[in-house]
Amino acid sequence: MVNQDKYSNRTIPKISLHNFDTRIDTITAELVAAAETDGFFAVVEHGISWREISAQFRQAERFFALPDAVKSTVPFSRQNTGWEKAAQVRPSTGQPDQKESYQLQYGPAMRHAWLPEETLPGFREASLAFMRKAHAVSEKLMICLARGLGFDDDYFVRAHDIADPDTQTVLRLLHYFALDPVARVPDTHYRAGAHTDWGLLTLLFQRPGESGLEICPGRDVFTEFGLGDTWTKVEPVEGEIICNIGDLLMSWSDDRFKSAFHRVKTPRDPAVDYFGPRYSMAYFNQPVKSCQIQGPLKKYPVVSGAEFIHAAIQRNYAALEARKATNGELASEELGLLTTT
Ligand SMILES: O=C(O)CCC(=O)C(=O)O
Ligand SMILES: [Fe+2]
Repeated sequence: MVNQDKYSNRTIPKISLHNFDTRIDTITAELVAAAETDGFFAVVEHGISWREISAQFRQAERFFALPDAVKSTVPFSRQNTGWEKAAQVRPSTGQPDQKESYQLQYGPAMRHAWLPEETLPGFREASLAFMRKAHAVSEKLMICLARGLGFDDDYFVRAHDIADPDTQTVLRLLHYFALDPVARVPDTHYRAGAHTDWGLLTLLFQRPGESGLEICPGRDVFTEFGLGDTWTKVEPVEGEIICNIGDLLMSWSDDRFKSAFHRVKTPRDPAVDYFGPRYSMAYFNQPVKSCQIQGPLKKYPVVSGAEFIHAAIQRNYAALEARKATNGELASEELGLLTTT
């Protein structure tokens, strides 16, 4: 399976948010076209400077450089916040991703998930400020996506209100461990196995050179988890935000906008792959628990934000249970591990 991947050089649409108010119709048309086809696009001239993005990457590095004993005081929880290490089993691989991640939210879900200020001075304030900047970009995209579907401009913005105490939106800091280019990497090693995201829209921040992200757009996917299909490498470019449609927007648009499979490939070929540590940051726009979700054509029954996220968790657990039943490889404790975004 590992060495049978097919590749194609698909071009990722690049959308500028420059002069947003005057160019909103053009931007909407570009976004809708990208959402209806690949479900992936790059956003440029979005208003967050490279300096600001780099500064938040440095905050992530500060956090991950702490001893595990300190990070484990803010463990991942069912609030979808906190730190995990090599603990997220993807249904597509049945293996834990070889990474660590720390999930941050705005509201009460973070009650036990922030480290004390003295442990990491300035981290909380800087991270929240960065999250608000990512949210401002998200809101512009949400206005266009709502327009494209014939909803009121503020329809998705209201459903993703970060001032609501029941906000579920997440900034996930990620760190994939460096690998030795000389040693053989086991076939069971995955940086991030193929998956789609659950939420409305994900904004992904990457650093140039730290490659590995690959996409497999939904309309090309014929197998359940995108395995064996055609992948496209997404090379990180300074300042570009890579956005992908999540499952929530796919159902909320009656399947018009496509949620795309993606993964972070494990480096295997020293001639072309990047074996160093990879840091990335994913901003997952998730609905407030109380909002009501249904597309304009009412293809699917109404569900609340809370029900939607709960169902997504259950689906992943069911896939893991099925894998365990067929090959018996997963220890029962693993089923209690993460099946997050
Ligand atoms: O690290 C990346 O580039 C991708 C992360 C991702 O897809 C996820 O955490 O959902
Ligand atoms: Fe993802």
